[in-house]
Amino acid sequence: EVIDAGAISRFQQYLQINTAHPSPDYPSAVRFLESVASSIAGIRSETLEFVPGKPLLLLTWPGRDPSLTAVLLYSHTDVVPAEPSKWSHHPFSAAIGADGEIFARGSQDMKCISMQHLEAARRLSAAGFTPDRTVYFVFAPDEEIGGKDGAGALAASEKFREMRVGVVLDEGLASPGEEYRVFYAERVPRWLVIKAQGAPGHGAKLYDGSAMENLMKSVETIRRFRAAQFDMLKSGEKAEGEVVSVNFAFLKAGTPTPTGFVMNLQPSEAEVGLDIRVPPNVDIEALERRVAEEWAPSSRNMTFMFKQKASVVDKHGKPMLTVADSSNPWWTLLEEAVKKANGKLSKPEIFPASTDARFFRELGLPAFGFSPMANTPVLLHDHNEFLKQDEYLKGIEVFESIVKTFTSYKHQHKDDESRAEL
Ligand code: MET
Ligand SMILES: [Zn+2]
Ligand SMILES: [Zn+2]
Repeated sequence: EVIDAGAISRFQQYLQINTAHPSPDYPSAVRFLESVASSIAGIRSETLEFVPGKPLLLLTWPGRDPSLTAVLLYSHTDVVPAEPSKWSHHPFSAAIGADGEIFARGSQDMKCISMQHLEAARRLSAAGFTPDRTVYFVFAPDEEIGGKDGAGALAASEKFREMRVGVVLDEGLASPGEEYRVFYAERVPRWLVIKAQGAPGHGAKLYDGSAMENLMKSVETIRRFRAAQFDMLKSGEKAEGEVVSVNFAFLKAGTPTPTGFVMNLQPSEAEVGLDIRVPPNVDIEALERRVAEEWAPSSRNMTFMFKQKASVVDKHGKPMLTVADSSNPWWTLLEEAVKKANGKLSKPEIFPASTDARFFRELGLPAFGFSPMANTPVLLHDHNEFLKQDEYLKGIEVFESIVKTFTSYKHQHKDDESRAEL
């Protein structure tokens, strides 16, 4: 089998750019992607900076028929931090392992997709292909810290309205099996900080109403809720995207000293941070009432604040679900394109975490989460994140097929009409 060494090496180069939070090297990432794009005939490039220091690269591959809506191939450029000492290879080395694994932070989430988009365009363009529909490639910052300054700003812009996007492809997840996973919706993120206050006191004294005691009561209640949700997942009754996940992100309390904490003083304040993800069909207002009444009751001297509170419904007030059956032509086209590339899609799912696709679904646009990584363990945000070379290369072929199939679709349909009046 002939390996496209150029494609592998470009992927490695991109992975070697450290775009991890809290200080992602966006300038280098954009410069690199731009230079790759500049070698692809027919593609125009521009950098948009909705927020200073957070550049978004927009590539345009103009279609023959400007009356047709455009296809948006979307990816984010930032990655989550990694702890080098806990990796077998340095997370920004993109070292190749014995079985052809490319080890790097971002190899699955989601620098692979960014480069596969570009490589697919490179191959199609070199073969003389010109799309009928315009194809946009967006490489956006900020996804891992909320997306407001990246996809959020783009989706809210006049520029985006002018782009007349008709369908969006964003990230999915790796799949350990043969079939590619695909996502038509996602859980809504609710990041919650609960704060307890209480009387301070001597560490030897037993009394009611300390901040710690108030907080730990909540922690117990939250843990019971978490366990009940987790049980439905463990029993197989529900899928990961169908239960509410609640995880403890941090606990903060105590009176610090240079060597640790004061041990014989009960603190007057204590906090817990929670990462909560809510399926689109769950009554989120009921959950918010539960927070106010049971998890952070003011009667127990507690307050709470949502640090991330994404929208639950789209601009028409409808739940943010993209139709994933034959009534949505984009779904049919996606199935067809993947099949043509000798791949198979598994049953469409609700994405268990969150992606920037929500900013586009919020506008009422159809958006699918799809990362062509079969036979691959799910390692996003984990140690030793990797993608094998052959899976990466197969993914390029899948995107070639998608670009051809999507852009050759000539009909305007309901989505396009509703898009036009935005
Ligand atoms: N993609 C990241 C996550 O799902 C950040 C989303 S912003 C709520 O955790
Ligand atoms: Zn991602
Ligand atoms: Zn991520």
